[in-house]
Amino acid sequence: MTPETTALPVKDRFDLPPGMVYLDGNSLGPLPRAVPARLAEMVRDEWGAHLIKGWNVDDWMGQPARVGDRVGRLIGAPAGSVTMGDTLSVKVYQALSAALQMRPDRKVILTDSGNFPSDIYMAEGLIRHLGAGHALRIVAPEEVAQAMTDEVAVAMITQVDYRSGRMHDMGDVTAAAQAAGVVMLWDLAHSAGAVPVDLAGSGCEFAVGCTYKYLNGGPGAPAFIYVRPDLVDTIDPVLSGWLGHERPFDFDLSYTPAPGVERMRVGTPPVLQLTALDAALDVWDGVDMADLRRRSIALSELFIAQVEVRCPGLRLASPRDPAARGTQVSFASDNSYAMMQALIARDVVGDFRAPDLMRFGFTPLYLDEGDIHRAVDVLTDVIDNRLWDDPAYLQKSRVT
Ligand SMILES: Cc1ncc(COP(=O)(O)O)c(C=O)c1O
Ligand SMILES: Nc1c(O)cccc1C(=O)CC(N)C(=O)O
Repeated sequence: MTPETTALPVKDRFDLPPGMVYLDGNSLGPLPRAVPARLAEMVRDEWGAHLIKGWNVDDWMGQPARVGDRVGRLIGAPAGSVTMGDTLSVKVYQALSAALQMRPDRKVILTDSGNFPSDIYMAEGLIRHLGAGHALRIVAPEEVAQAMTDEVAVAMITQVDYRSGRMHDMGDVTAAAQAAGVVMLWDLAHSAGAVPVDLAGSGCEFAVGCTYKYLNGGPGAPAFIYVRPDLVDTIDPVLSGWLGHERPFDFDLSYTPAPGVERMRVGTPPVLQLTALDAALDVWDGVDMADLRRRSIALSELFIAQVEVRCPGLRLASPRDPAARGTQVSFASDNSYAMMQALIARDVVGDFRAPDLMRFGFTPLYLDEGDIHRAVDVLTDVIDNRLWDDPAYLQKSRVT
């Protein structure tokens, strides 16, 4: 691929601050240009004008399914198998509890040490709550496939490691789970919209993910959950909220789950956030995921090559083989936190993850080769001129 072809022709679908190189779409995606007008219109013409009637005339109740289908197309899920709502941590809890119900004789939840802490905390909380002798087993990422034994009820694996970008092979790991009778739950927080995903092809039982990163739904955007269609009607949801009921407006005094993935809904949908996400998903029109992947590899390879030549004190903390990582790259150093603050102050925005990582996300929806050169120029300046040592750049916030 020639350098000029690394950018996808959709950069102008985003409203990025002029002069900023945004390498943090792996934490919070930037604002798609269509979102403010669509949100303003919804607030004025739906909420403002229709008030309570909006649930019917604007079909707000149908949003989780409609938007779920749009997300589903980006992760290889068939129509009707994905619904939206709540936070990713809540969706992890729902999927995990459903998976444990499917294997009542097995007591182990398997995960790996690259998982995001919230997934692990949710598993610990569920285990405590069940009080039924379950245990969490945390293995190294390379050991996941061999750890699928007949004690394991469910493997809860985040496909792309939030720190290193290391990526599991979804097909291989799911096949290992299935061979051992283990239920497979994928967390796609760092995969959806970042790399091609084929949920249906993998045969996994569950997948969950968030939409504020690569799907650009905005801060607090709702999570998604996928359940394999052939088993969804056997699930007895633990979070049995009224909007997962078969007939919520009958107001029955006992719960009957809705057919299909609708039963994984809990309460009132976040209509404003779903409206923003729906508009944000328009940026994917005409984008081919295989093309996106080729371009993101070209950008990250260019970044790594340049940083290794110009900033030799930094250590690559991501897999060198692009096929083994998602679309983010991390470099480690003793001064990563201060370096990242100096980079951000110079409008090259990535983030810091403890203990020593600078994390850079590469999404060709709005990044091109020029952005990579600018980011490396600024990083080189920060290091060569010890700008990271300037107290003016240090901020109190630890989010980035
Ligand atoms: C892999 C992974 N799982 C879970 C979460 C938690 O998501 P939420 O804050 O939406 O519950 C995150 C990020 O915040 C994440 O990266
Ligand atoms: N979800 C986040 C939030 O609500 C505030 C700040 C940061 C985040 C994150 O994305 C954390 C995270 N999933 C990570 O990859 O580090």
